[in-house]
This record gives sequence, C-alpha cells and structure tokens, in this order.
Amino acid sequence: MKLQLALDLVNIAQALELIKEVEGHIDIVEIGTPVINKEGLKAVEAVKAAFPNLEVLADVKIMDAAGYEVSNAAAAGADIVTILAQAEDSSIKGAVEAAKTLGKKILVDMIAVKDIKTRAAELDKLGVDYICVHTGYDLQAEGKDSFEDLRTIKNVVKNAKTAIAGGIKFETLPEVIKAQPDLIIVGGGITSKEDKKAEATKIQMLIKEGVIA
Ligand SMILES: O=C(CO)[C@H](O)[C@H](O)COP(=O)(O)O
Repeated sequence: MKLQLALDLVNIAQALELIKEVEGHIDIVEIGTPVINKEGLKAVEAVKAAFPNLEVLADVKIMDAAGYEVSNAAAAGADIVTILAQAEDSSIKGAVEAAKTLGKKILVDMIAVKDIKTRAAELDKLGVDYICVHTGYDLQAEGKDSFEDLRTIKNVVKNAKTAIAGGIKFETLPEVIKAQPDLIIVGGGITSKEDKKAEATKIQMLIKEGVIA
C-alpha cells in the first residue's frame, strides 16, 4: 500500500513548502485539480523540478481529447495522470495508449459513477493502471465516504491497482486498510493539521504496518 498526498488548496509556493515538510513520508504527491485549474500545468513542472525523486500525479480529471491531455501532463513532468471513469471508452483507450507510449500511468477516478461494479470491470479490461473510488468534497460534506465502493471494486478488479480518495484521515484509516487498496490518497487529513510531518508520519506508519482494525 502506497500513500499519496493530495494538494488541493495551495498555490505553487505553498505546495513546495508543504512537500518539503512531508517528503520522506509519502510515496506520491498529487497536484490537485483546483491547483491545476488555478495555476496551470506549471504547478506540476515546479513540483517535479523540485522533487525529481517523488512520483507526481497530475489530477487533470480528463473527460475528452485524452491522448492530447495525457501528453501535456506528461510533458510537464507527471508520472501519473487522471481521467474520469465516465469518459468514453475511446477516451480511456486514448489515455492508456498515450501513457504507455510515454512510460506514464493512468489513474481512473470513479467519482459520480452510479454502477461502480460494472464500470470498474470495464475499465479493468481497458488496461488502466489504477482504479480509484472517490467521494468528492461536495458529497463528503453530506457525510458520505467510499469504503463500501472500495470493497466492491476489490471484488471485480483483476489487473489494475485499486485506490481510494476522499476525506480519509488517520482516524478512518483502519477501515480503509482493512480493504487493502494499493494506494491511499490523503489530502485534508494531512494538510489541515498544524504538524503535517507528524501526521504524515503516523499515517505512513499505520499503512506500512498494514494494521487491520
Ligand atoms: O481529488 C480531490 C478532490 O476532487 C482530492 O484531491 C481528494 O478528494 C483527496 O483530498 P481529501 O483527502 O482532502 O478529500
């Protein structure tokens, strides 16, 4: 199980500062959609230039023109690029093809998908690298989470790695670990804390132990 830190509510300078604090305790850093929408792919460029040894995910949430979008994110330094599960199959194929050519990976975000089981099985056959269940901020505010969805995709996904995102924090981590995803994505659960390094350390240790509550 790997830990991905999601950075959503920061500018480039704040992102660089924050990563410096927790660098040794995360596997992947995500440049979140709000950051890319505000600052552009230069946010990805800046992070990759400053932390070349860290895997960088560009959360561009592609919906169309997938090959082109993947190429742009890859050129900026992204190692992993996101596409929405609700994109056309031809877009998913385009993203996978471009990523393979460029030596990059595709993470599919299942946000807002109604039939998780069917779509996850389809995406798995299309050759994506990660399938990620995700409760976005708007549903988190209604008290929703993705724990059940994670168990669902774990039962149908045979080839891709599984991931989970959305409101995960130290206190809810045991529930996530129980389902054994390959990748756990934590944003506010680390970035909202006063001592981000201490929180990332605690979370990383729990993940490494693979503790099952
Ligand atoms: O993709 C996102 C929002 O669309 C976030 O990066 C993801 O939800 C993780 O952040 P948090 O742990 O704060 O929910």
